[in-house]
Amino acid sequence: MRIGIFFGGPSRERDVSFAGGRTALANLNKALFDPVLVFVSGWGRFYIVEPEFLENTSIRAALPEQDGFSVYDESLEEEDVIPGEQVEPEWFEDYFDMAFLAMHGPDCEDGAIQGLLEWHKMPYTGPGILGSGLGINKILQNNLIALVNGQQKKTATITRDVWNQADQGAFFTSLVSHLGLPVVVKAPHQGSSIGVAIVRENDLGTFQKAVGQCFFTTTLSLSDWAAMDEQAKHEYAQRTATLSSAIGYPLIIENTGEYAMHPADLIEKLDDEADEDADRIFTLASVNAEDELLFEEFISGQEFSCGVIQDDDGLAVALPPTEIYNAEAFDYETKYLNSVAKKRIPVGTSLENNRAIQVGIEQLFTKLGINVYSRIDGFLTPEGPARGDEPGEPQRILFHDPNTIPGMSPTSLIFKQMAEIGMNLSDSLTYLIRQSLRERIRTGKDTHRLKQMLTELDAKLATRKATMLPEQVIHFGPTDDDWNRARAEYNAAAALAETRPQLVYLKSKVENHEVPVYFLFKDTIADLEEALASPRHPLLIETQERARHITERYV
Ligand SMILES: Nc1ncnc2c1ncn2[C@@H]1O[C@H](COP(=O)(O)OP(=O)(O)OP(=O)(O)O)[C@@H](O)[C@H]1O
Ligand SMILES: C[C@@H](N)C(=O)O
Repeated sequence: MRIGIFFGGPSRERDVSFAGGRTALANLNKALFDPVLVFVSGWGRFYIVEPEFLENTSIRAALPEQDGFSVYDESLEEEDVIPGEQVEPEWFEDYFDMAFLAMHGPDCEDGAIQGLLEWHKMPYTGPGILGSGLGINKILQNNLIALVNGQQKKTATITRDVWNQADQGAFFTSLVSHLGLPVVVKAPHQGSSIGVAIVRENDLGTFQKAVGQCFFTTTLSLSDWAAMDEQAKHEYAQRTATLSSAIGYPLIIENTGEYAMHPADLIEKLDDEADEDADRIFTLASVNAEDELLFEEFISGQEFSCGVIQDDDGLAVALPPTEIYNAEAFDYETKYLNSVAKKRIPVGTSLENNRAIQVGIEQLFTKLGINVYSRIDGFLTPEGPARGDEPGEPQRILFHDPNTIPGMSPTSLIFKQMAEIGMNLSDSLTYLIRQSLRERIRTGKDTHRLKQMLTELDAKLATRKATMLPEQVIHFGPTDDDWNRARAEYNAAAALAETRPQLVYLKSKVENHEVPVYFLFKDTIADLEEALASPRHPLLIETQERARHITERYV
């Protein structure tokens, strides 16, 4: 089956998606699937590109500069800047049989691309239109989660027009009295912590800045601008291009209604305006500025993230939840650019609490109409202190934010959790493709053809399972480098699907251990050794058992 791997896209999370494209390309089972790379540009155009394109460190690195600025394609004359063949959606079927969506955020994870693909009768991976539409909207999610499980979380919203006309000090005061401090400010349609700000102090200026940032607007005094030297202007205009932390281009200079398409354009326009009258404050806004913000009470507790998959009957099975700890804020930097945050599977709490998290996740996944897979995050609050003879406040599990296309770097939480039920990266991707076909059949569109595709894939999977491939033993010694090399070799062999790779840890001349799939994601040799020497957590054993009827098709 030819699989079009869609990566990039118009959203602010497009660089995260670039990593997902690499994962899919490297790890798709080559005995079952022929990958075709489809880069989706910022304008939403589709290009068939060669694997070399993914060797660039980022999307901007793959594109030419504009007047010495590093920019995305929206800032360039698009013709010929992307090294690939542009294709129209009606031609997709000439290039691939199914779309593997490794894109995140608005347009990519909200039902838009899903709808486009359904219109063109192209099956795709991940949840369908309904679940995607819900998964992108944090305001709606909060309301629907409360309807499903009765969870109580204090929230508020405000539109940009109301904010602009409001007495902002009075609004902040009433918000703090309703939600307490810190206040969590959220752009409702983003992911990867983009457009999330935590206001910890009772300080209006900090709050206003956070609100502006989450609407994807920024203000600039033209006299400050005029006082900058060339280098400072260059840095400002360049910084503005970073989609994960700034508003990006094209942007609107709201005072004049003009667009600035790229950094040099912004500098020129601001210079002209400052020359005319430097005594003005300008507001710059993203062309995709949020129109409404969400405010939430700050939840203190253990943060967790839990994947969920499903079987052929649509029954949800939650994977073992991961706890994220040691991070003051789980922001974009902490998610992708540093390794401050630590993770443990399962959550460092009782077996009962871990099970309750899983039950809650399965309930939400099912009742919210999500399908195929998802990752839902949340918090486990601590027990309150006892007051005299009265017991303290009981622990609460609060869910938020179903992610319908979870991050897909090779070390993403979803793949670690899939490994815990015995599926390596390659098997996990096969699950995703197969289960997506199963779910697309349920839309009642193009049913006969989709069923044929599923039958053919199932036959290949069955043949593969019945064929004993030669074992490929991959040895490694007690260093982190060796462990990483061996894992890369394992993943490559699993994707090639010509052998059955098996990792063997040579701890010493007299001691060696076969490494099961569920230890594949141990970060270091020390972590691996600890895992090998400890009994497996009962939650992991029981989850693996509960998922066996799903995994046995692949493993
Ligand atoms: N109500 C809250 N109380 C405390 N912290 C919060 C709250 N909401 C979000 N956070 C923190 O902010 C982070 C980002 O929030 P959120 O999960 O809503 O963002 P996201 O952009 O949807 O992330 P992703 O797409 O990566 O899942 C969370 O991981 C958590 O650490
Ligand atoms: C990619 C990011 N939105 C995630 O949820 O993992």
